[in-house]
Amino acid sequence: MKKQDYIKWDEYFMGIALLSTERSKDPSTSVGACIVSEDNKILSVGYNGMPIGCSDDDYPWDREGNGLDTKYFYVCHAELNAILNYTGTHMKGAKIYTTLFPCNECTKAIIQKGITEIIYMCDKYADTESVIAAKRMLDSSGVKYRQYHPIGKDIVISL
Ligand SMILES: O=c1[nH]c(=O)n([C@H]2C[C@H](O)[C@@H](COP(=O)(O)O)O2)cc1CO
Ligand SMILES: [Zn+2]
Repeated sequence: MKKQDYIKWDEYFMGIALLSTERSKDPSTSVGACIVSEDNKILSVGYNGMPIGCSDDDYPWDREGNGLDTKYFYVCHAELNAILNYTGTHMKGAKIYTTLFPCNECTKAIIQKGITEIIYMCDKYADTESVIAAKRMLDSSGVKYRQYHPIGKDIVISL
């Protein structure tokens, strides 16, 4: 008889998004994303980080202060990185697993690439205009979104 305690697709891909957060240098919010084709092949992954050439040590990670001294102008979001990291030709009908609900800017990119479903874990910025705008665009364009509900399984990876 086959092994019974295998993880389902949702756990597998959200698990990869969660592992990707471990690469983030953001001290307050680490985000990970994993893009998957219609037939469950991984197309790309990403996490929030500074653009190539912009040193993690030279750029700010602060949330507050003068705009130019905060991370917000510089950091590239996990979902956008996952889209930009993709080297293939198309991602129509793909799904994106993300640990945080996408902002309005990432949402535009998600829609324009033809991604048709977002599976997110946390929606802690649901009340912000960015996420309200994101959901408005997703509803208009018919992109589905649903929350991932953890199954309570712990997987320890010894590195
Ligand atoms: O969808 C997202 N994806 C994403 O990667 N981020 C990143 C940008 C920042 O590095 C961090 C948010 O930081 P903070 O929670 O401290 O405001 O998460 C933020 C959002 C906002 O929804
Ligand atoms: Zn974003």
